[in-house]
Amino acid sequence: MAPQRRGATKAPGGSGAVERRRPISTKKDRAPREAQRMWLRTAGLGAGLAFSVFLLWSSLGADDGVAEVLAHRGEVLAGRFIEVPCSEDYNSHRRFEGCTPRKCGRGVTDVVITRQEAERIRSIAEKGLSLGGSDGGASILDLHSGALSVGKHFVNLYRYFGDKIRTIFSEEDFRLYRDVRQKVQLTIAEAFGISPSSLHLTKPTFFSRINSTAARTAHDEYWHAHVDKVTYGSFDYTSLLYLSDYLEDFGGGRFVFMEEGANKTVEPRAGRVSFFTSGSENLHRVEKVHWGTRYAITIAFSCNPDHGIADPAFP
Ligand SMILES: O=C(O)CCC(=O)C(=O)O
Ligand SMILES: [Fe+2]
Repeated sequence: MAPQRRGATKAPGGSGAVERRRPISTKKDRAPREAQRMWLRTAGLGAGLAFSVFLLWSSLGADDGVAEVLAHRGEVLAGRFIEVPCSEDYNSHRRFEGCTPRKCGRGVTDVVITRQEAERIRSIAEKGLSLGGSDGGASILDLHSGALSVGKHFVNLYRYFGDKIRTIFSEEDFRLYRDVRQKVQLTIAEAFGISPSSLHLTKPTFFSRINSTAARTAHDEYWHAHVDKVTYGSFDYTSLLYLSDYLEDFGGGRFVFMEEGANKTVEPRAGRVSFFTSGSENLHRVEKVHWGTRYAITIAFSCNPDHGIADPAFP
């Protein structure tokens, strides 16, 4: 089509064929061709726009390989539990009958911790993390050990501030942590049919604050797929309490259970508790945060009393 058009317009006058073609370019008959060109231009623009929107969408919220949402940010779940077959990871550790997972799975609940409690616990994270913060996008505050991200390193908050730490945190803050930990412990025990007293809070237990600043050290690279039992050793049951809302406070940052062909996401929501057995049956990752700030707290339990720690407290 294009060569023909070129031939018709470039051909000099003289031959009958050309003479006969010439009138095709008259004003009257040019109209449909103009319309066609306009249509093509519009379609091209439309396609370009759609592609740009797709690029923006994929950079702001979506991620690769996500198939199903286990918990939407907007829903209030009274409790959703999905059982998955246990991996063999637990066999290479000492077993504690009545606690070491025989039933594995993952659950989400929005009714164990209120949004008001989440707000109060988030303010503990905010004041603690305001004293430091990583140069990269991911900062942690561990109230048990006192570890706080500062620049490219960690400092011990309790050693650094000494007695002044009492002007930063209050007894009430630690009481709140303990209440939340207790409620989460009961929830996990009930979901997996084990005694709450067989579970021992284990380390690390930490607040995380994630934003879209580029990573500066390996500690900032929170988005890698991992197995908590491998990463943290002592974990048998992991829980995450979310302290901010997906798509309101931040974009990206969804939690993803990785499964062949059908990843499952948990969209963070303030007060939402997500919990799961810590073995490779629950391989997971966190999507990169693209905007805003995401707060969460990791609270995990071990079946091994030797790995148990006391609730965080003033030193
Ligand atoms: O913050 C999250 O959603 C998950 C964090 C996590 O995977 C971890 O602390 O091991
Ligand atoms: Fe994890």
